[in-house]
Amino acid sequence: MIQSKQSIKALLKSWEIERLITPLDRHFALELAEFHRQQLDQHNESHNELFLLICALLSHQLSQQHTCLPIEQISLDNPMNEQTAQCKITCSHAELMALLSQFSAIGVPQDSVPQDSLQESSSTPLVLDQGSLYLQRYYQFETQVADKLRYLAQDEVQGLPTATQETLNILFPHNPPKNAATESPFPKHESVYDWQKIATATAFTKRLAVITGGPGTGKTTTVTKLLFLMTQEADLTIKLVAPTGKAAARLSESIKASKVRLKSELAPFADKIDINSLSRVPEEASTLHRLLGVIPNSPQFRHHKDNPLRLDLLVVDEASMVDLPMMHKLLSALPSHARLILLGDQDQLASVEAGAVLADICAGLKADKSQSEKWQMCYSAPYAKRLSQLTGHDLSGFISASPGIGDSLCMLMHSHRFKGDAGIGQLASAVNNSDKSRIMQVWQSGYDELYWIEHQKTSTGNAGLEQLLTQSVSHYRAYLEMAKDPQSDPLDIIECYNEFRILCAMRAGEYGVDGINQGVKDALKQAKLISPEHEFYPGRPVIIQSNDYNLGLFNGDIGLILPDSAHQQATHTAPRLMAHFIQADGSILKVLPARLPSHDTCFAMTVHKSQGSEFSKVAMVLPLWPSQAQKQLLTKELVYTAITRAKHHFTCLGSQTVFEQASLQATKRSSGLARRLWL
Ligand SMILES: Nc1ncnc2c1ncn2[C@@H]1O[C@H](COP(=O)(O)OP(=O)(O)OP(=O)(O)O)[C@@H](O)[C@H]1O
Repeated sequence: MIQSKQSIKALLKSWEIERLITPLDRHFALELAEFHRQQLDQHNESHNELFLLICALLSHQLSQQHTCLPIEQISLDNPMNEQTAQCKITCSHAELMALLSQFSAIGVPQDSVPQDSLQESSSTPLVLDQGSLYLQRYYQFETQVADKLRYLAQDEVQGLPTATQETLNILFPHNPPKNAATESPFPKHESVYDWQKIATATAFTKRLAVITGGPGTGKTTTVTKLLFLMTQEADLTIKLVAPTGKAAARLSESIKASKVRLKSELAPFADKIDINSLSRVPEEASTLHRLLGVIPNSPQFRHHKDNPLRLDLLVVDEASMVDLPMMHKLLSALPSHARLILLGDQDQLASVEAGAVLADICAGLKADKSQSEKWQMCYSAPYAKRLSQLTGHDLSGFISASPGIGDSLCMLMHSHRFKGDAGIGQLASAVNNSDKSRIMQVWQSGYDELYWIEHQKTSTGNAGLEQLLTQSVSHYRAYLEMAKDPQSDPLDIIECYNEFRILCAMRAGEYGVDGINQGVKDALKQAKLISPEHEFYPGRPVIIQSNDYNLGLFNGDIGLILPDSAHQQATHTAPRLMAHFIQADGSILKVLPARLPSHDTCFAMTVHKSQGSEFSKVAMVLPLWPSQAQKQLLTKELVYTAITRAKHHFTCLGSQTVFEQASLQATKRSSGLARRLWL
């Protein structure tokens, strides 16, 4: 069964020392193996050894943000993929699967068993389902999320007043985007469809609508029009949320701007529709945590299935950042009658924690798995007919024999922000499609918006890095000079600081957040823009690393240390320094620096933490010689996310090889959610 020079227990210890697994992985495996031994001592020692190894592999897999361990993917000759294999599994994958299903600690769900007894029968710590091994908790998350999404997707709002259809036509006058045929990744004939209108009709008629698309494809515009349409029909309690405070603030801003645009667009139709109901479209967004109601020092929320949220419609923006456990909590707390709209970019980095929920939801729209740029809407025949009637677009070409949850999905492909011939949009699209030759072509095309800095490492330093630091000093100069002026408004200073950001692929190391922050700090000090003699100095940007519900600060919130001029004027004393944060409602939250929860300097931040934010100019830093472990983290989703944070200018410090390698590597998250949704 297992060939190993030493016991698996000893092997796990050596893997832990080599950092191939974490102490948690080893302890998890040992505890479960102990449970297994106590529960049913019927297996022989070889089985126990195998069980111990499989548990360690599962825990390791979960720590890599997968939600399960597909047995077929275990490398039998070298299960931990060490440099030299120290153990082997000597049976086939099929034999391994059969053996695991007999272990008392591993439950096997029966398709025909009703839900209640299914839960009872699978109260084992592990579950083997469809060839993948799950931790019971993750199995429950995954199956329940899939069940709830499928249930919501099936539910259709019947009947639609004629007036609604007329309003829909006013909101979306048929006006295909200029150059759509060349800009849209859809085949030419498809680019004449108004997918924003189709998405609105979908969200109006379905309990679940998932509206996905890259930056500037009109997700917020669409949802604003939809909410306007809804508020014409009924008095609904609508809530807007996003996973982070920053993303929530951005959603609020976008909805506000979108309402202003819509108001002027609708002005000529004031005799036909009630434009005033636009004021009933909410603007304030909160974080998911706040919506669900945090209980201090508890992983539970105040709202759950027995105390559901009080709302009729929930809009979740930046849904790609929502991990599987959080999506489970959210869906559990959704009242039975409520509608759910998920907005997000399926191509962005997956959530920091387990799962890739949005990507799994959209997986069925990939027309050809080998060509990632090819997407194809897939509707059931009856729903395609209904949507065609509602929107005036013939959707018969998008009917699928196995539509899964396709009726609830709509993908917006045309970016109104990046013009088709603009560098940032071109680069983002080439990276997203892992198109190696196109990527190089775009970099060599001399776009003003794109700037490449090659690492030039010599014994005396790295000229590339020096160039980046010089660029950073010039970008950060304006806000730091404003920070020195007591008359400056903190809101303006923060806005100016937010014009530019350095995004690093890694946290640690010379080219990670730690090294780059230090480099920028030294360069700014040399330029006499900051005086970092003390821990807190005027102009120091800070990023919060943990949630502090009492202070109202959350992981990822970014603020600036600035003199508190209001306090100075009130007390006529020397100005004291306070950390200033812009809140979701646009107001400033001031916190004494000493009271800040764990935090870091933020001249540079990780690409992961930048999700949900946008900056006028972005500089991405890639490591010079990434280690094997770092290479795994360098994916096209990471590069795409960094590029699409930039509105007007994108710089990259890196080497051509590393940029290419990253752009060709897609994130792989093992999960059964896509299969469950698209059966
Ligand atoms: N159908 C359209 N025609 C013309 N301009 C549009 C259309 N839809 C959206 N826009 C414009 O494109 C810009 C981006 O739209 P919007 O903010 O709705 O996109 P988004 O997908 O929500 O972007 P992000 O993902 O960055 O939040 C806005 O300026 C908006 O006015």
